[in-house]
Amino acid sequence: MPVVYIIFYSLYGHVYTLSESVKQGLESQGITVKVFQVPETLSEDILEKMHAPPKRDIPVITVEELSKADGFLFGIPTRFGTMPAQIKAFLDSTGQLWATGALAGKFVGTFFSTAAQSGGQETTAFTTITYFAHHGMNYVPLGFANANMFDTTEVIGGSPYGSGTVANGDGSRQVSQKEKDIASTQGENFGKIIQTFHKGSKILNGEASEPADKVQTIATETLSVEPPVVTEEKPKPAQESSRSVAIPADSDSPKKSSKCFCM
Ligand SMILES: Cc1cc2nc3c(=O)[nH]c(=O)nc-3n(C[C@H](O)[C@H](O)[C@H](O)COP(=O)(O)O)c2cc1C
Repeated sequence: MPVVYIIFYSLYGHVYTLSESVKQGLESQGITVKVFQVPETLSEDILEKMHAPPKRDIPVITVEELSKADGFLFGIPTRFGTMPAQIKAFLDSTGQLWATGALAGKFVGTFFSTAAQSGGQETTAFTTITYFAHHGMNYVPLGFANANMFDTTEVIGGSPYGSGTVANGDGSRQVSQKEKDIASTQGENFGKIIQTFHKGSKILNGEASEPADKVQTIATETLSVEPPVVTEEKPKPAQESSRSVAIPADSDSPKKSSKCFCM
């Protein structure tokens, strides 16, 4: 069974709640999931001043543990648009693994929590990607794999870099069902990729005989991707502009059925 570690930091519990949905998605694909928190770097004094509740009874990750997993999903609460010092300190301690290439080729993804909708979930992702690139890991983005990501009727965390929640400045907002669904899709898709790689490796190593074309089908055809729901509208007449391009309504272009600006 492939093994994925969920590794998180969560001072007030939002990232932890999201991790449960990520875990559910992974397990739906037959992945063995182990959940860890990163070591705390703040003193008890400071934690008290921040009104932090007691830590959950979840094992603390060690660097040595990392080489045993097939993939990792990091749960990250944003600090000033970047990852918090606790996650950074842990990643900084992986130098020995980098030197030996121990994490090269492993899969990794990220999910987030911010206080505000525009609080920096995407910039936080960028602060982690350099670590993963230096280790030679395969960063797996979420993309727009869940239709809730196109819903603008309510606050919904997450981005193509990973699922997310919006906690509010006072932490009062809880993870919504739509955010949980997105997180579960992220776990599911990550699990499918890990399973495909795992099965493919076994075939290449002569440990399994499943036909390669079946493995490829799992990779290319079964990822959950829910396109946005778009209504059929008559195209507005093109404005007179040197930059506008009129696309005939009966064009054979494969894009003609989509009214989404991004498709
Ligand atoms: C020092 C500090 C910096 C923060 N910086 C940001 C920020 O840049 N953007 C934002 O939206 N929220 C920011 N927050 C809010 C946290 O992201 C929020 O408390 C966290 O996502 C809640 O997740 P948790 O319940 O898992 O701890 C900050 C919080 C602290 C304590």
